[in-house]
Amino acid sequence: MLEKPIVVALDFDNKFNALQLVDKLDPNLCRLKIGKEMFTLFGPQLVRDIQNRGFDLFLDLKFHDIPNTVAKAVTAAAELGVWMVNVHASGGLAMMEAARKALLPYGENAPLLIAVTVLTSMSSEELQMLGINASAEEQVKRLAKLTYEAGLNGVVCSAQEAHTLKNQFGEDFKLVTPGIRPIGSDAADQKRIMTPKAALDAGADYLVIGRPITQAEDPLATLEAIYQSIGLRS
Ligand SMILES: O=C(O)c1cc(=O)[nH]c(=O)n1[C@@H]1O[C@H](COP(=O)(O)O)[C@@H](O)[C@H]1O
Repeated sequence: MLEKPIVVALDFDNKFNALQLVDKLDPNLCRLKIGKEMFTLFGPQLVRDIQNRGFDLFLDLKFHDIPNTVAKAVTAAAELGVWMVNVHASGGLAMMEAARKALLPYGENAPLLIAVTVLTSMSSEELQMLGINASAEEQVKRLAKLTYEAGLNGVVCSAQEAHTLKNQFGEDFKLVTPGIRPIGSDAADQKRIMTPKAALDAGADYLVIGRPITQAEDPLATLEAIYQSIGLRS
């Protein structure tokens, strides 16, 4: 198990509140993620504000466009010095290869490049409405294989698919799993969920956890309780 597997998802519409929460957390205990809402509102300065506080940042903008545009977008992310960036695997092999190649000049300093498979809010029924007759698990496997062939560092998937993907693609192919819910917390809009311990046991490498931590009365205590539940802190 990685030493610092938890990535806290910051989904706020207010920068002051977000940074107030960040200041309660500890960069030795977790990494942070910002996504479309916060990046659209506050831009690259927020990335710098978070990085200046010592946190590794996952820039979750889920790029999905023609290969040239996505290559330039991941280059911009690398220039910001983020730790992880993602694209949609459904953008296709050529798009993912272009993104990977764009990061080659950054060598060891390149962000981890990850592809989203099937969103954890999607069920098999919802896939059918899109004309995809495979189950969510089958579709995740198909997109993960494409991602592996494109040479990316791993995928975003639900923890329910982690066991199969870890067996198929091995230790180096990182599995980033949102839809994590500690026992007793509200699933909200997530459909394919798992507890932190079950997710890590299934082979997840990074657990993306948002509201169960960010909406908690004491976010640091909640984070510490999660570490206790997974046996990484006493
Ligand atoms: O790429 C992601 O991070 C992501 C992919 C996915 O399939 N499902 C998913 O929930 N996410 C993100 O993970 C976070 C989950 O937040 P909570 O549901 O509050 O724990 C959100 O910021 C989502 O945008």
